Parts: sequence; C-alpha cells; structure tokens
Amino acid sequence: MNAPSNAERPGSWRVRAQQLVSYEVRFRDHVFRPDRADVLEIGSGRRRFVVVDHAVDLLHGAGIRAYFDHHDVESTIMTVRADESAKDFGTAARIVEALDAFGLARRREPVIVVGGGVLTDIVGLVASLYRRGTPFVRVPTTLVGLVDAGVGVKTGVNFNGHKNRLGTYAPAALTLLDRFFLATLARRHVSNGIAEILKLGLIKDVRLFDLLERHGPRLLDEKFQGVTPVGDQAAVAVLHAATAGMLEELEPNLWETELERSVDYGHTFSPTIEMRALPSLLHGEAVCVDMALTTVVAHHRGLLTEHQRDRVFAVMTALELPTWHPLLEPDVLAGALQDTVRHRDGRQRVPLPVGIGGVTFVNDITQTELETAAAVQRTLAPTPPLPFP
Ligand SMILES: O=C(CO)[C@@H](O)[C@H](O)[C@H](O)[C@H](O)COP(=O)(O)O
Repeated sequence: MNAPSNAERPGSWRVRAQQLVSYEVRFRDHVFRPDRADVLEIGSGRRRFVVVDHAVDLLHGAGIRAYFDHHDVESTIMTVRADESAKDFGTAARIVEALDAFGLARRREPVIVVGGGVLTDIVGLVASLYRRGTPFVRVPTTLVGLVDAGVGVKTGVNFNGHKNRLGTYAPAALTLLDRFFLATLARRHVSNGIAEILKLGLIKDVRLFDLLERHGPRLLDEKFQGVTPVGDQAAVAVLHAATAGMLEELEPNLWETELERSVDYGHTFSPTIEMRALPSLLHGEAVCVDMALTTVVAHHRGLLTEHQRDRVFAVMTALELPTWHPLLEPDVLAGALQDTVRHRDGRQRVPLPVGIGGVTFVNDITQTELETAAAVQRTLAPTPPLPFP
C-alpha cells in the first residue's frame, strides 16, 4: 500500500517512523570464565568475529580463545593496536575488510569488541556502518571504557585533526562491565578513567565526589580489584554510582537533541588540547585539565567557594591527574572554544560546576576570563606539575 499523500500538499508525502532503542549495560565479573554465557547471549549461530585490543590479547587472549572453544563457537579474532593516534578511518576500514573476509551474517552474528574506549568507539562505528548497521557487543577493558565510552551510544573516529569528527549514535546490544580487566591496567590509565568519574561527581553527584575524596588513592592502588574490604566496597559503590549517573544523564537525551549536556563538563577545551598534545595526554587527563580550568572560572564567578575549589584541586592531585598544561595558551583556548561553539550549534553552552555536585550552563565566557583563569590555575597546580611525557 502507498503511504497516504498529504491532503494539504498533493504530491508530497510525510513519513513518520519510530525506533525503539533498548540496550543493556550489565556488570558481570570474569566474563570470559567458561561458565559465563553473557558474551554469547546476543545473536545465534556458532561463529563470532571478535576484535580484541593488541595489549588485551597478549594478557587475556588465551582465555578468550578458550572461552569460545568451550562454548563450541568458532571465533575469528582480529587484534588491533588501538590508541588515540590510531583512532582513525584507516583502522576502521581495516576492520571492515576483515568483516567482509569473515562473511559476517548481517543480523545473527554480532561483532564482539574487547578493548578500551578507543577500540569500542571504532568498532561501534564500523558496526553501525557495516551494511548500514549490524549488532555488536562491547566488553570494555579500561576504566574509561567501563564508565564512559562503554555506557553511551556514541561511536567515532578522529578525523582531520579533530576528535571524534566522524561518528554515529549506535548502541551496543549488550555491554558487559568486568572490573577484573582493570587488574592489568597501568596505574596511569586507572587515573585516566577516574577523571571521567570525577566529572560526574563534580557536576552531578556530591556523594560520588566524597567517595573519591575519601578513597581515591586506595582505588588507584587497588585498581578497583577489592584487595581490602574497604577498597572493595568503595570500588563497587564508585563504579555503580558512575554508571547509573551517566545513564541517567544519557537516557533522556540519547541523540543529543538537547546540546546543554552536563556530561560535556570537561569536554569544552579538552578535545583541542588532547589532539594538540597527542600522544602525550590521555583523554581523561585532558578532561581533568579542562575541569581544573573551569573550576577556576566557576570560582571567579562566585559559583564555587575558595575552599571548594581547593578541595577539587586536591582530589585531582591525589588522583595523580594533571591540573594544568602548557598548552593552555591564549590562542589554543580561543580556538578550542570556537570549535566547541560550532559543535554546540553556535552557542557556548559551557557546563560549569555550582558548588560541588551542581551544574549551570553559560554562554558568555570571555577570552580575558579564560586567560586570567589559566594563569591562576597554573599557580594552583602542584610544583613541579606532573611530568608530561
Ligand atoms: O556522551 C558521553 C558518553 O557517551 C560523554 O560522557 C562523553 O564524555 C563525551 O565524550 C563528551 O560529552 C564529548 O562528546 P563529543 O564532543 O564527542 O560529542
């Protein structure tokens, strides 16, 4: 049957359709233990194409292969070296070629990705483009992957020197959050992931901030493994609060129709700083430098007391995150804000903290204000600042 023609405009048809989005983010320890079935819960058939981060493969590859063998599933494992410098369309295209070679069945053989946020973003993009969309399952193995990239619907690669310039909104059918992968993560990468958790504490959840203030160094030492009972309780509380808080923000605004997003906190200046500093600054570190700058801006605007500002800097430092960076130069700040204004459709929409745990959005940040804040920020950063490799 033809779609009904528009009575007021003969010869014109308006099409309306809705698509239900439903995806699950599930905490599950030791996902590749043979008695676990979660990874294979989506899809059917006895084959899977699995993209595994190169470093993860070295550490866990044997266990991952044994898992599929145990379940009598033929696995084709593609290993990829994935860091921010390799987050590009070339890497995505190589994965597409491998999918073609595998001969992926379009709906019943979900692509499985095991790796950090960079890799889950790339494979998410590939899956959303391949034959205009094929299901995928994510198993994040880094803290940024677990608490940020792994819970939302954004996929992407860097392009033309810009962060995530090419991407789609495509939810993974299932994301499995297994904190035991963090045991083998370098300390710096644990710190890096905590920055995204701190973001939520600062603009949404003062209890989460308090937990980080109390247990941050222990979480770093124990890498969220629960080595001690106190550390275990703190790890579970922090991971669950961060995931729940993030999803609470994302769910009502999955496609970012609303561009005032509190989870964009720390992401106004950091995309430019991170890309300019490549490969020396990790994502969460760049976010922290941005949060430190905007904490000072918020203090100057009377949104934050001096005591609160100093607490924020102390927590950042205890978490071994940088609170200042030499790239905070006037031209870089101006360029970063300009690019973000374009990204946010012509307005600054900069989230600023209100006290600890609150947020407001502003559109009137000036260049002078930024330069003054960056200068103050430098004096507040520990001397000497954390080394920039
Ligand atoms: O949207 C999410 C996660 O899906 C945010 O929490 C995450 O931090 C985002 O990467 C930032 O908000 C930046 O977004 P964008 O500039 O890539 O659009």
